[in-house]
Parts: sequence; C-alpha cells; structure tokens
Amino acid sequence: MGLLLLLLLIILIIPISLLTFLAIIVRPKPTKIPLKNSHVFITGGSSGIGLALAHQAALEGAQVSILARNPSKLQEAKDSIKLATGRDVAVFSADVRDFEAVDKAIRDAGPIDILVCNQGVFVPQELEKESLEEIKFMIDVNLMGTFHLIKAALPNMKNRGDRGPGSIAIMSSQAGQVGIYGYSAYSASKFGLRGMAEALQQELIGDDIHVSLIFPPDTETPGFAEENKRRPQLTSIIAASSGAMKAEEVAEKALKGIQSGSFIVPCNFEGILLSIATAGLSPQRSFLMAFIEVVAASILRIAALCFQWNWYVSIERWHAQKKL
Ligand SMILES: NC(=O)C1=CN([C@@H]2O[C@H](COP(=O)(O)OP(=O)(O)OC[C@H]3O[C@@H](n4cnc5c(N)ncnc54)[C@H](OP(=O)(O)O)[C@@H]3O)[C@@H](O)[C@H]2O)C=CC1
Ligand SMILES: CCCCCCCCCCCCCCCC(=O)[C@@H](N)CO
Repeated sequence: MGLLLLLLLIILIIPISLLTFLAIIVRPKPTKIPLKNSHVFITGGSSGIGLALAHQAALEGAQVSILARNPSKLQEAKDSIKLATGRDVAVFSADVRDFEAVDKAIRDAGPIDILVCNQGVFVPQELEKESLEEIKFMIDVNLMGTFHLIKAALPNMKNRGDRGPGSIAIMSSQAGQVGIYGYSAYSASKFGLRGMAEALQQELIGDDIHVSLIFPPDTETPGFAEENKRRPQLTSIIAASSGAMKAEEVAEKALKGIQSGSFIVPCNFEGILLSIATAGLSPQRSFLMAFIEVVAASILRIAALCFQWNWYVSIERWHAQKKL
C-alpha cells in the first residue's frame, strides 16, 4: 500500500514539477495589440456591453466605429462618447443579417485593426414553446451576422502590411460554454461561434491576426433588462450560479483579453473556472494557464458534476412545486 502511494506520488510529482519549472522559466510572450491609434470597429456599439467597449476604447485613444440598426440610438451613443472622451466616433446603421449592408459599412469605415463582433439577441424560452422564427432570429443575428462581418472585413484585415498584429474579437456568453435551460437556440448560436473561432484562428495566425472569444455571465444592460421580463424562472436560477456583472466591467476584461491576444477571455471568477473546465482543444498562449488547465482538470470535472447535480435538483424541485 505504502509502495503504491509512493509510486503514485512519483508519477504525479514528476510532470507537475516539470510543468511548474517550464511555467516559471518560459515566460509567455504576450502579443501586445495596442488600442492607441488603432481602428476598432464594434458592432452592437450603441447599447450595453458594446457601448461600454466603445467608451473605453475611445478613452484609450482608439479610432472607434460602431455599427447597429437603430440610427437614433447610434447618434445618442456618438454624442455620449464625444461628451465623455472628446473623441469622434463613426457610426454605421446596418443589420448584420444583410451582407450587402455590412459589406458597405465596412468598406466606408476604412481598414480595421480590431473587429469586435458583439451584436447579439437573446429570447430565452423552452424549445417547445419557442417559435421557429425566434430560433432563426438568434442564429441569424448571433452566428450568421458574425460570419457576414468577418467575411466582409477579412480581405482588408489580411493585407495589414506594417500595421502590426490585428484582432477579431467575438462576444460569446457563458451560455456558449455550457448549455443552460431556456437557452437551446441561444446556446447553439454561441457554441457555434466557438467552433468558427477555433478554425479561424488556425487560418489567420499566419497573418498575425488573433482571435479572442469573450464569455460574459449575466450582465446589466438594456438588452438584459428586456430579457428578464420573459426569462423562464429556471433559466434565472441556473444562470445565477455565476455572479452578474456590469457592462463596464465586462468591457474592461474584454479589452484586456483582446490586447494580450488571448483566445479564451473569461470575465469573472466563475468564468475562469468554467473556461478551465471547458478548455478542450482550444489554443492557449499562456504557459501558466496551460499548466493550471492540466493540473486542475480532474478536480474541476468534479466541481462541474456538482454544479450539474445542483441544477438538476433545482429542475426537479421546480417541477414538483408546479404539480402542487
Ligand atoms: N447582457 C448579458 O447578460 C450578456 C450578453 N452577452 C452578449 O453580449 C452581447 C451584447 O449584449 P448586450 O450589451 O446585453 O445587448 P443589448 O441588447 O444591450 O445591445 C445589443 C446591441 O446589438 C445591436 N444589434 C442587435 N441586433 C442587431 C442586428 N441585427 N444588426 C446590427 N446590430 C444589432 C443593438 O442595436 P440595434 O437594436 O439598434 O440594432 C445594440 O447596439 C451580445 O452578443 C450578447 O449575446 C453575453 C453574455 C451575457
Ligand atoms: C466547473 C465550474 C463551473 C463554474 C460555474 C458555472 C456557472 C455557469 C453559469 C452560466 C450562466 C450563463 C449566463 C448567460 C448570460 C447570457 O448570455 C444572457 N444573459 C443573454 O444575454
């Protein structure tokens, strides 16, 4: 028994100390993607997280463009950013579902250094009750819209010449890392973005373009206030496993992640755990994070099972209560 334990210890200790050693001596070489003077193009920049991103990027000295549908909300955003930062923001009114309109806006905006695909819609509902139109709406805006944006922006982004590294940032959600009750269509659209991003990063690394996927929890935004009016109770109960954030906090984390060229960008503590637990085969630039992912994998699987167990208990209780 003692011998077995000793053997186990040796088997574990050798790779762990080797990795620790590597993590300490091999400094991760973070790519610095500067915001200052770069052209940052943000979709959904007239509200919530996108608006906070636009504010902060402008404050950092970026040249900011925002795209959304509603022209008066765009103008309002432009005015508020001018007032707060003294900087002029270019606005483009277009629906991301319309490729021609997106293509024209991106051409008019000029060469982009950092493309932030942040537009998104969320209409939570049990799949059985959700209409096909609502399902298609989420897939079209969140997933196809992002394809449209990237297709339109890529030719110019690839010919970056000496403009330094570029970035394509995509706003996912923690519901794009784990399926959540009431989010079948929304989660599908956000999980889809991850598959796209993993493939795209391989295609673009040769052009020094870095893909970042951002995973916020519930965030206080106008969109979230609307969502809350119709969100199934169980969706809220399960989503509360991760603490809610303010749009400004999410924007701050997102910009830090983009600037360091991180592929996975979590936003809060639960998000870090979730990202380690779902690291899968995604790229990892930081040796330290790679090390943590390896060491924490099994213990986080246990934590994940506990979360699932807890969620299924909530669902069971909710059904039991309904029958009373
Ligand atoms: N708030 C939250 O709890 C969370 C949000 N997210 C994600 O963050 C992103 C932003 O969310 P949030 O700030 O809450 O959203 P808001 O609803 O507050 O803002 C959404 C923005 O997207 C624009 N938009 C919506 N549809 C389209 C379209 N078809 N074409 C162009 N622009 C469009 C809106 O402008 P307009 O209507 O004028 O077009 C608006 O500027 C989304 O991708 C969302 O999925 C992720 C996790 C949590
Ligand atoms: C292994 C450890 C696991 C750690 C905790 C897991 C917590 C998961 C919570 C998921 C919350 C999903 C919120 C989606 C928000 C969103 O996108 C909508 N508000 C629409 O905008």
